[in-house]
Amino acid sequence: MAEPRHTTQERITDGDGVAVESALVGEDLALSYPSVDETIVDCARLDIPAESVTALVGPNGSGKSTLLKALSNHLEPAEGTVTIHGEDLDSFDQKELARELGVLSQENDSLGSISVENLVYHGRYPHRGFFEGVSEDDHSAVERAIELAGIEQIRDAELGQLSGGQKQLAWIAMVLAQDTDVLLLDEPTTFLDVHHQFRVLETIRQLNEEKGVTVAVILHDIAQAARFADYLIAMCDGELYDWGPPEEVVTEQLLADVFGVEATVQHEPELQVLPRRALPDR
Ligand SMILES: Nc1ncnc2c1ncn2[C@@H]1O[C@H](COP(=O)(O)OP(=O)(O)OP(=O)(O)O)[C@@H](O)[C@H]1O
Repeated sequence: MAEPRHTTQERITDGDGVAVESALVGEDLALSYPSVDETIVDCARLDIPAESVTALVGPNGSGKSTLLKALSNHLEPAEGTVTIHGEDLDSFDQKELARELGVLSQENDSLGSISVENLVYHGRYPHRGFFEGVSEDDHSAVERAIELAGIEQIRDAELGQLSGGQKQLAWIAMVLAQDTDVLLLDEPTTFLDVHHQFRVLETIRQLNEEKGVTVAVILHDIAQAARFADYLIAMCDGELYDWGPPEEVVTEQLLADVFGVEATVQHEPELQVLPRRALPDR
């Protein structure tokens, strides 16, 4: 891997070089899976800036999903800690954490035959007591989530009978109904046509601007991520290669070193990445 721009302990700073407040912090993380002997992600310090949209980018297999799983407590770090608003993730029970963190993973649990509307209601479980029925708050959160995801027309459909993109929108609506201050989204635009990609990204931006929701989102399209996010974290070979505002992170060198493409980066009138060709494999 080429030389990163930062030392491993350096914080994310805004365009003026001021360290930003973090909603989630990972420290001294070593991440792996039970079936694997080696460390898959090695990270001395990771910051997800509060009330901002941060995109995790990097090539296939670079460790983005693994990192997101550790941030959402779906993967216990072999070493290190993750805190949310200063509190260790381990200090929350599952329901408490689900009131703080909404997670869209790539491995959505199969819930058998369930209607889209019922799936979205499922997102409300952290807000309900054991014997409580559906409240007015649950009802309005579900209606708003269905509207934001634009899935009114398929709300009565069975999840198993939907296309990949329709299913993705249903899962997104479920996470939105959870109504959390932090969202961790693993490739929310996968399977979506360009209209729905924009719609999902615009919804994320709207939640951030109107309600101050913190978002960490894995996006594959670096050009889209550069235009959309407030901050980028670029991963390569299980390590953080660079982090900061897109104007600082997205360089022709990053595109060559991390993504293996020759590209032009334009800064005026807005940040644009124009990939030209794949470079030979390293
Ligand atoms: N459940 C698992 N068990 C063992 N190894 C895994 C598991 N999940 C991922 N890995 C390995 O961890 C490494 C990082 O995978 P990860 O899914 O985090 O990458 P990624 O950057 O999200 O990739 P992509 O962009 O292709 O989704 C890969 O080498 C992968 O094979």
